[in-house]
Amino acid sequence: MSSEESTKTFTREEVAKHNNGQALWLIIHNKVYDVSKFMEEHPGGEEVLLEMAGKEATEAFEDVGHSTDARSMMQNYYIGDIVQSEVNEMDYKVHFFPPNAQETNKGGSNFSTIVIVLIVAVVAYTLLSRSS
Ligand code: HEM
Repeated sequence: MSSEESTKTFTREEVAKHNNGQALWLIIHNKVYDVSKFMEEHPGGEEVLLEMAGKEATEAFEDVGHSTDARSMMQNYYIGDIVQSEVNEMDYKVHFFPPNAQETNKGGSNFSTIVIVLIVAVVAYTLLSRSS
């Protein structure tokens, strides 16, 4: 029943076998897309897809700055995920780290605010105690 159970997984080697005009698979963000039927309709042309056929195409895909339309279109060609042991962790970090980074940053700026307030308090105290 759950979507996780029905999600297929592929090794990078399996994906690599689909690297031609008949069967063209791509790996984008650790997900596998079968664009065999989409190739001819691709606004960017079939050559660029053929170049990345059977391979990791995340960088090439992101470099183009595909629209949100293109991103929702991708879902029609999604056939499964890369097996957990071959997931590109860097990719995961690039896309999931920023929210955490923001939180850390927030914490960081709170901390520096406290430090600044403490320094000002110490300076003020020193000045006040000298003048009396
Ligand atoms: C399932 C995968 C893909 C889908 C659904 C897709 C879809 C699209 C769409 C809808 C456009 C029109 C512009 C836009 O809406 O952003 C486009 C343009 C383009 N795509 Fe893709 N694309 C895919 C994969 C790729 C990959 C892997 C590459 C690179 C190897 C690529 C290279 C390009 C290029 C060069 C353009 C032309 C950009 C321009 O003329 O400004 N695409 N793609």
